[in-house]
Amino acid sequence: MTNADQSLLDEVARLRAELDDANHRYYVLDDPSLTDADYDRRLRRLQELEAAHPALVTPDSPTQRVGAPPDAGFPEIEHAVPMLSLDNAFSEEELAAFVARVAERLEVEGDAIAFCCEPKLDGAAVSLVYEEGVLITGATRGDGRTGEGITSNLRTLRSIPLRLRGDAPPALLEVRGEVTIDHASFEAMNARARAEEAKVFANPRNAAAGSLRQLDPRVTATRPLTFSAYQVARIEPPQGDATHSALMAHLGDFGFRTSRELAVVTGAAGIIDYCRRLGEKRDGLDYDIDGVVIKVDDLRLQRELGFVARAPRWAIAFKFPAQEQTTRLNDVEFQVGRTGAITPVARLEPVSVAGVTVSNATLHNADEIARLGVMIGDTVAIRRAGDVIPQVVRVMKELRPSDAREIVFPERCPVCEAEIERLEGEVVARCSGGLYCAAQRKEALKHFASRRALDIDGLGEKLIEALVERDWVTTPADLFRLEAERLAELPRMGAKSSENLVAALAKARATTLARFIYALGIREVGEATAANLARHFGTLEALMSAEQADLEAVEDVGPIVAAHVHTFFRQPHNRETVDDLIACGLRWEEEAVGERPQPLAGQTWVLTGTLASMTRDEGKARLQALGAKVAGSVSKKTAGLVAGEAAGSKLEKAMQLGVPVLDEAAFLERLAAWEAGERERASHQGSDEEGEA
Ligand SMILES: NC(=O)c1ccc[n+]([C@@H]2O[C@H](COP(=O)([O-])OP(=O)(O)OC[C@H]3O[C@@H](n4cnc5c(N)ncnc54)[C@H](O)[C@@H]3O)[C@@H](O)[C@H]2O)c1
Ligand SMILES: [Zn+2]
Repeated sequence: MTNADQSLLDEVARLRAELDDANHRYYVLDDPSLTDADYDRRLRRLQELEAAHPALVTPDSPTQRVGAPPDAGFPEIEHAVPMLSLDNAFSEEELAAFVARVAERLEVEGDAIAFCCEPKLDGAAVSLVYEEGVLITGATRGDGRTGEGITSNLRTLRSIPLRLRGDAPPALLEVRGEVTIDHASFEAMNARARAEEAKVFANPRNAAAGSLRQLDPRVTATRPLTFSAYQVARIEPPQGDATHSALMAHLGDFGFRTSRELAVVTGAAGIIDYCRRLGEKRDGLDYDIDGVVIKVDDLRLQRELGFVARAPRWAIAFKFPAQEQTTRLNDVEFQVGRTGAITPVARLEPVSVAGVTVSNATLHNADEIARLGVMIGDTVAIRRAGDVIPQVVRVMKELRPSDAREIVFPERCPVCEAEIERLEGEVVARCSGGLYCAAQRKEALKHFASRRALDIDGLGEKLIEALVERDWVTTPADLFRLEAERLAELPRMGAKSSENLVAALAKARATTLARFIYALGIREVGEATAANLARHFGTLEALMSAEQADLEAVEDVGPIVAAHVHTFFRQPHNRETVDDLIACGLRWEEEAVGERPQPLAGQTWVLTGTLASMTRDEGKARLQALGAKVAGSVSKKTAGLVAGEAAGSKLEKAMQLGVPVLDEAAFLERLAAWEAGERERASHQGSDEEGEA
């Protein structure tokens, strides 16, 4: 044997070992070690070597097999019709070659052949068997001949009919399709997993497959999975459908989801046109597709064409550029979001991912950096799908260079230098600069001016943006120094509206301590907490000098909120802003300690159903701020029930007992009136500051 022969044998053996290992990680562990692009490159190389040296082909080569053998944790299910793979085309030339091959076998013109095109959903393939219209078994593909029985897991998917629709179901139906997770659900699922330190999936495909292969169906039931049908493997008695596309429509009648993008085209030109169009749509879809599946539409012609080892001859998968690629992590920078959240951003060696050059990706937070174990200099796999921000999903630790550097989380905000705080139990680190941090300025000012804070009439979002962008306003105190003539220079701000705004600012100077505290935008200090703090401490000085323990003594204030308040007033620039505001004439009557106007004192209220304008907790806090107790169940003593969308038994009970019921609109109206009562009292007390507006 020559050296060349030996190195060929070595390469084939190495590729097979790598592919076998990758298959196990991908199909059994749902935790791939390679990107699909890297996997596909290796498989292609092995196919080329085997094509050039047919004697090297063995029946157990990864080129001859599908998937991986089923996991022992599940019952085995034999597929009556094997679940195969698909041949791939990576270019338009390869698509044209596929049409030519089909045409040659069928001895017809390629342009005369009808093909059904559908998106290639990137999820996990499953097969469902229905007898007399009832779901009997559901299985994964496994190695194509034997799959894993996951019937109870599949029963939890709402898109899988447990019983076929219509009154004449076929005696036997075997349907195949893909189980997927859409982008938003996938992001939400991973965000939760990160917070709970549970398993984070690299991509929606792995998440779908991993969710299906849970030993406890209750876990599967919590996962946002969808089944879309794309094939009929068996139907008895035959229903007379002559084409694949007709069968798909028939599946729709039985109650299955099928692709909305399905289309029948003719010849190579029709296929190429479809692939281009779907490729353009890809980024706008809210689910992952990795290509187009093209099938000869005529079922008789499909039978005539038949199968080769691992794929049908009548179909091909046109592959889009992969959504995951590997590249080098050059550096990490820290960005400050509008609410102060600090996000580590990976600066990458630019790489083309699914047709777009990517040079930045998110690393989410410090926990994620630790979970990935990533260092500067590492080779990383990044993923870009749809309009979701590209993410680092994996680190190739075996490729780590010797000069790789640790990623150090900053202690001070890169924008304003304020301390970065990260509270126990929170994943996100935040700049404590608040009002002072340029990155947070717009949001802080919007909050400051909002109706339930200082209620500055006429100071809307657009105007705040214009003021901040011109650097006329950097802290809230600057608002009170604005002059009407200058404001009139702004676009869409006549003399009249400028004067009105100055008048509104003058009026807003007279406020309440509770509103003032709320307006400062201290983290997690909502209206109700601000009111409690004002009532408890009575003066701003007392609040500002309170220690952590004093703060925890306040009604409804726990250690986390106490820490936020404490840190806030320990920042010199926040103190300066507060002093500056008072110097600008902001004032309030000292709060009578322990008292506040409480129109609902002594009343018990109940909230039920979903409110569109606020969460139930917010509703509760606002009722409590007005003195009400909020209970979980309705009784004769209940003063009122707030019933949102889809209110159920509590609403019934309230009606039986004659308890007054408010729908959301009525509730909002009453809240505004009660809260305005409080506001009115405040303006009377500060009436010397009222403008003439
Ligand atoms: N990253 C890794 O380590 C790794 C390992 C193994 C496999 N893979 C990836 O898996 C793929 C190969 O797997 P494969 O053998 O399942 O082939 P495939 O995914 O290329 O094609 C076959 C599959 O397409 C799916 N499909 C989606 N929409 C369809 C439709 N409308 N009609 C018919 N089928 C449809 C079916 O689930 C079917 O099983 C490659 O993309 C490869 O990169 C990756
Ligand atoms: Zn900052």
